[in-house]
Amino acid sequence: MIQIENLCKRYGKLQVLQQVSVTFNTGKVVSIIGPNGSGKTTLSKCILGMVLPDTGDIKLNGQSILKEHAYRSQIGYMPQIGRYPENMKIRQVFQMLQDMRPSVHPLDEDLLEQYKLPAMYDKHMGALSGGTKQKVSAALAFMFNPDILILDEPTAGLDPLSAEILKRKILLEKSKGKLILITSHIMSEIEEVADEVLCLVEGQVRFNETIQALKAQTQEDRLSRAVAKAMRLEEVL
Ligand SMILES: Nc1ncnc2c1ncn2[C@@H]1O[C@H](COP(=O)(O)OP(=O)(O)OP(=O)(O)O)[C@@H](O)[C@H]1O
Repeated sequence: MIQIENLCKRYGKLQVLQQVSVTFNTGKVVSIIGPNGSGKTTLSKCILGMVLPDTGDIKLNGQSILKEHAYRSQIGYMPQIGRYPENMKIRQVFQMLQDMRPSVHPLDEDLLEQYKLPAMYDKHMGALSGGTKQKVSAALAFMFNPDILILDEPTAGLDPLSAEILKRKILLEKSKGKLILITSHIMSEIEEVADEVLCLVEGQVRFNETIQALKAQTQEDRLSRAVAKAMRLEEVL
């Protein structure tokens, strides 16, 4: 379980997160949505310890993670754009990360195999297409069997079959009791995999609901319309 309490972050004059308080429970897929620049990635990076909040707290299973490092091994992260040393081969990237985490056995090589990455092991990262780089990022995020996954626009750039493989993997890991946070703009995809939607607007929580509750409250069957209504945009539809 992750508890976020009154989280605030500013970059210069820009208040990116404002008093964000939210709880994420295990065994759930939560989609973090909101307009571009609303603070979704910043919130994810605060949980990952990549960005230090100005005030507020983040607790993982009751323990504050601020100024902690060890907890990071419990989180798998798939960034929006994976950056890897261009001259390293796929094989070397996987080997390097496995060498850094020798205690994890067995490794989860499910996505590695489904994406047929071993057949491309000798390709250099700098020579990969955007989608193949995404597959490497996805395989790495799940590989060390983390309890929590943070996936930033995970299917952007993936072909439909590869996106389907990833969605099935997300649901499989959820069924094992993992907590999965997904940043996405694709409502149909969110509807397929998520249980709950957290909506940020200008760094503040606009709503945080189960998909079912959101649809019931807005009296809309489609998530895209329910979200638009909940964001008070229904007049422009
Ligand atoms: N390191 C940084 N320094 C200065 N400003 C930053 C930094 N990182 C993010 N920002 C700003 O903070 C705001 C929120 O950015 P963030 O990446 O969290 O948004 P987002 O909701 O993930 O957006 P998107 O949907 O476009 O991915 C943006 O205005 C962005 O320009």
